[in-house]
Amino acid sequence: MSAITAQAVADMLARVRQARPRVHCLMNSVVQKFTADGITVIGGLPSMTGSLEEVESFVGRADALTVNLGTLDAERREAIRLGVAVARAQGKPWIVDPVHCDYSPSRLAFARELIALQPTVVRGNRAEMALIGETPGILRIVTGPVDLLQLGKTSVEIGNGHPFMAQVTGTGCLSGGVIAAFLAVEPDALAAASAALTVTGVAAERAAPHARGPGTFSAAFLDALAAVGDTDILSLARIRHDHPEHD
Ligand SMILES: Nc1ncnc2c1ncn2[C@@H]1O[C@H](COP(=O)(O)OP(=O)(O)O)[C@@H](O)[C@H]1O
Ligand SMILES: Cc1ncsc1CCOP(=O)(O)O
Ligand SMILES: [Mg+2]
Repeated sequence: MSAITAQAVADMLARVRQARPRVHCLMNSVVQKFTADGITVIGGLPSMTGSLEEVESFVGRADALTVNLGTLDAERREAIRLGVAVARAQGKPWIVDPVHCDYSPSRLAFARELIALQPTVVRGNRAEMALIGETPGILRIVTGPVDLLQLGKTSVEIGNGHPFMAQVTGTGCLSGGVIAAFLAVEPDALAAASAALTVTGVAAERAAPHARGPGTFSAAFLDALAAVGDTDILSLARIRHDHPEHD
């Protein structure tokens, strides 16, 4: 990967807005609306069904798939297996968010079953990713105050974001949907995910001064994701490459 610059992030966002990628989300039941809104305002077209009769068709028509384990039951596991099989057969990018795998051994086992199928990306918070461990050949993302992205020996840190993000349920899940939208237009997964997290972090920084607390931040964040542009990205992006060959 060549260095991911602020200009490259802005250009990639423009490509997302122009291409309007379809992102199918096998999303938990808690943050379906917030995640769909996040994908929409960034320029993508979300779809959310988890119905066993429909998942194969929807993933077949999508440009990328996001798989989120936040609320799991037997039917949802089956829908995820079906959706992942289509994404793999058609070579579509897909991302796994192993939400709360640190709470439940059976969820952790399911996350590991999916990771063995080589998703493009695995993203979680620090507690979740500590249990997931290394993911050889798969882009590994640990979000938090600073987001760490690792693929092989290459790593990138994104310093953008705002503490309000940790006070709104679903910002991590939404970031998975936005990453999927960027994966749909950019085959370099590390560049795509770095750009997606820079855009969400910059939007959060633009939103925070307009918020009175987490509730108004949530709305201001969606407004800012819709409005974020080149000037914001070029002035606020904080992207660090940890390997000299990528500086
Ligand atoms: N203290 C913080 N400061 C800035 N950004 C944060 C902070 N905490 C979380 N974020 C951002 O919020 C989003 C969700 O991250 P995180 O809270 O780690 O995931 P999850 O919601 O899955 O627990 C990421 O985009 C991350 O960069
Ligand atoms: C609270 C909760 N419970 C099941 S899914 C979910 C949402 C998790 O969202 P995020 O990890 O993005 O904050
Ligand atoms: Mg999460």
